[in-house]
Amino acid sequence: MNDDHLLADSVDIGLILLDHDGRIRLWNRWIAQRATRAAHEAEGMTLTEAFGNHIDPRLTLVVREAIDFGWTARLSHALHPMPLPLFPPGSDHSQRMMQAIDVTPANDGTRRMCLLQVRDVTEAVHREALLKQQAHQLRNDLQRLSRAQEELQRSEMRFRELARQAPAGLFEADAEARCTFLNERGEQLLGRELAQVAGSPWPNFLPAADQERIHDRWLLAVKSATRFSEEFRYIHPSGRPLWLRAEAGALRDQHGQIRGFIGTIVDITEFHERASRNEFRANHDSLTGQLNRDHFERHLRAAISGAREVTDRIALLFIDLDDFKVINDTHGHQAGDTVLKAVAYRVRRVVRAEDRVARYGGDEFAVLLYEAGDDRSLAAIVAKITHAVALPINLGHCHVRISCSIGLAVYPDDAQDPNGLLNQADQRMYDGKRGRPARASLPPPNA
Ligand SMILES: Nc1nc2c(ncn2[C@@H]2O[C@H](COP(=O)(O)OP(=O)(O)OP(=O)(O)O)[C@@H](O)[C@H]2O)c(=O)[nH]1
Repeated sequence: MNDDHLLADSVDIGLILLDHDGRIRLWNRWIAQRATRAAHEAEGMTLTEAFGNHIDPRLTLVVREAIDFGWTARLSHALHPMPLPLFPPGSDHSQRMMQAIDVTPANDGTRRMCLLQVRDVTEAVHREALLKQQAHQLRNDLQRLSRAQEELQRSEMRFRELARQAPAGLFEADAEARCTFLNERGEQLLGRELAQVAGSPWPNFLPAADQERIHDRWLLAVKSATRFSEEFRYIHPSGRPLWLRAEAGALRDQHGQIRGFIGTIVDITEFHERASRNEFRANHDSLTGQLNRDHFERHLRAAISGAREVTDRIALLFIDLDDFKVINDTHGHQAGDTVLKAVAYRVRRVVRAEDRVARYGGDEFAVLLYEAGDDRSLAAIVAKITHAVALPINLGHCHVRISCSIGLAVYPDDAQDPNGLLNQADQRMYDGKRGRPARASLPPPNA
C-alpha cells in the first residue's frame, strides 16, 4: 500500500478516484466500510460495476463532465439525497445514508481524472430537520405569544376604559396600604390625584382620630387574608366632610402571597346623613327636637345602672304646663306648638349640655340631671326652670305667659329604679299642681 492509500484511509470522508476511463483507482477505507466492497475488489471497476445499477444517473453525468471538461459539481443532500448506495457501517442496509458528494477534476500528470469526496450528512440533515422543526415551533409560539399580548393589551384597554367610566372609585394598594392605582372617579372622590397619595399609606389622609383604626384594619386584612370593608370619615380638600366606604379583596402573586388589595370606594355621605336623620327622628320629638319618651327612658335606665357603680345622685324633673289647653283654645293649635317649642328651648338652656331634656307627652317635659348635687342646688335649678318658662312667649300677634308644675325625684334617695323614680316625680308634680293658686287669666289675643 502506497502513501496515497495510507493517507486516504486515515481521513473521515469517502474518497473515490476515477481515472480517465472512469475506472476506480482509489477506494478508501471509509467507502469500503459503507459500500461493503473491499478496495482490492473495487479498484479497476467502473462506478456502475462497483455499486451495481443503484447509482443516481446524475452522478455518472457530472463524473463524465469532470473528466471530459474539468468541471466541478456538488450533489447535495437537498437535491440528490442518496446518489450512491452507501449504508451506515454495521447497519442492515435498509436505509441509505444521506450524502453530499463533491466531484472535482484531478490530474495524474498526463490525463484528467476525477475525485469524488463523499460526506455522511445524515446527522447534519437530522439536525437541520430538528432545527427546522424547532424554528417552526418557535414561530408558532411567537405567533401565539403575540396573539396573547394583543389580547392582553385589548383586555387592559377594556379594563382602563371600564375603570375610567366606572361610577365608583376603584383603587389598588399594596400590602402596606400605599395606593398604586386610582381611577378618575376615585381621584374625584378624594379630591387628590394618584401621585399625591401614592407615597404613604392611604389611611394617613383620613382625620387623625380614624387613621390608626383604619390602618390596623388594613394590616389585619392583609395578615388574615380576609376582605377589607370599612366606613370612615374623610375631609375633602375643599373642606367638605364625607363618609366613604372602602371594600377590597386580596390580590395574590404567583406564589399565593398577598401583594395588595383591589377594590372600590363609594361616597356614602348621603346614606349616612339619612341614617342619622332617621335615627334622630326615631329618638327625638319632631316638634321640639328634644328626646322622645322612649329614648329618655333608655337614658334614665342607663344613668341609674351607671350611677349604682359610682354612687352618684341623679335627679329627675317632671314638668307639666299649667292650663296649656287654654292656649290652644284661645290662640289656636299652632300657637300651642309655638309655646311648646319655646318651653323646650328654655328648659334646654337652663340645664347643662350633658343633662337630658325630653318632651314626655303633650305638654309634659322631663329632665334628667346627672351629678345632681345637693338639695339646694336642685331647688335652684327648679326655680330657674320655673322662671324661664314663665317669661312671656311671643306668638307674633301677641305675647302669652304660662306657668308650669314641677315634680322632683332623686336617685337613690327617693327610688332606686327608673319606674319608681318616674312615679315619684309624677306624683310630686301632681301634688304641686293641685296645690297651686287659682289660674290667673291669660291676656286676650292681640294683647
Ligand atoms: N298645640 C298642641 N297641643 C297639644 C299637643 N299635644 C297635646 N296638646 C294639647 O295639650 C292639652 C293638654 O291638656 P291637659 O292635659 O288638660 O293639660 P292642661 O290644659 O295643661 O291642664 P293641667 O295639666 O291640668 O294644667 C290638650 O288640649 C292637648 O290637645 C301638641 O303637640 N300641640
